Amino acid sequence: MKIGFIGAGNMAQAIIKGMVASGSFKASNIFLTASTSERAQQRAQQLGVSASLNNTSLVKEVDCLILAVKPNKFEGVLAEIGSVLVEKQPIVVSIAAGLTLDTLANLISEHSAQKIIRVMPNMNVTIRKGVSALCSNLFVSEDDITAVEKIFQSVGSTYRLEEKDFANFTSIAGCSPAYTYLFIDALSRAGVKNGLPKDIATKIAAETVLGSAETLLNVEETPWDMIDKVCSPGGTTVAGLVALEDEKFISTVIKGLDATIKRDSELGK
Ligand SMILES: NC(=O)C1=CN([C@@H]2O[C@H](COP(=O)(O)OP(=O)(O)OC[C@H]3O[C@@H](n4cnc5c(N)ncnc54)[C@H](OP(=O)(O)O)[C@@H]3O)[C@@H](O)[C@H]2O)C=CC1
Ligand SMILES: O=C(O)[C@@H]1CCC=N1
Repeated sequence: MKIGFIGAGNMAQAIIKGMVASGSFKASNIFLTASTSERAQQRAQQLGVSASLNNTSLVKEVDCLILAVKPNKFEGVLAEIGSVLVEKQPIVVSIAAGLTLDTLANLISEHSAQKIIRVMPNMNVTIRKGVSALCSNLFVSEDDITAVEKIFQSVGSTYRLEEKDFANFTSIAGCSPAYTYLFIDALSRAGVKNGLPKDIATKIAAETVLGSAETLLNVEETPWDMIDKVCSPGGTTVAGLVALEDEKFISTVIKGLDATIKRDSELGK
């Protein structure tokens, strides 16, 4: 299967690197474009794949088209390639936040039976530890979605979800690497406040977050069970936990994620 990426930024580059590194996809079957043909050539050369002349010729070349531009570029790009898409009928995959299957179909053509799959990956595809969700419209067959699932399984784990759950998934998987970095940075700053150099404090914090997540995935217990295991009676951890909850740590995090869900629905309008 020939796979094309419109957009060669952070996400497309991470996915392409992971696909090639997995050994399941040939670089010679991967094509891309960017905002200019010079940029596309440069990115393609770095990744060892091919640059197409422009978006229209890329669509003509591929069986699966991955739209990896920012959500505000979709209208322009789909207007540009709409008629070629209707003619060629590749599987169209969008990784944009917010844009629904119906919105995407309408941007392509009012009356097309275009196969469209929405995927929400996260930045951890860079190290092939991404978590991606997929949903599709009624024109997509089981073989089509399995083929696209393979792409994202080459860069991490995948979940098939109903579209109604996509904004929720986007908040806890698509966006949360940023919130996790914020938490790591906060731990590290506390370390600096109390006397450690920043680079060492950041490494200690990141290794601890990684190990805590790996531990949780390897036990039957819930996060709360694990919290109780770290809190010695009358000890240091429970003192910190109570102070964090005094500042409403849990509801603050939930408010942050609710804001992403609200923004997701605004992007879809
Ligand atoms: N970043 C993240 O963590 C995640 C992002 N997403 C989604 O992925 C999508 C891409 O995000 P991200 O990779 O971060 O964005 P980037 O800004 O890094 O990349 C966007 C790419 O689109 C290219 N581009 C812009 N206009 C055109 C055009 N008309 N034709 C072809 N290419 C064009 C840009 O070209 P140039 O390089 O020349 O500027 C760039 O390569 C977004 O829709 C976002 O919602 C989903 C999950 C996670
Ligand atoms: O900020 C965004 O809109 C994208 C979607 C998920 C992560 N980044």
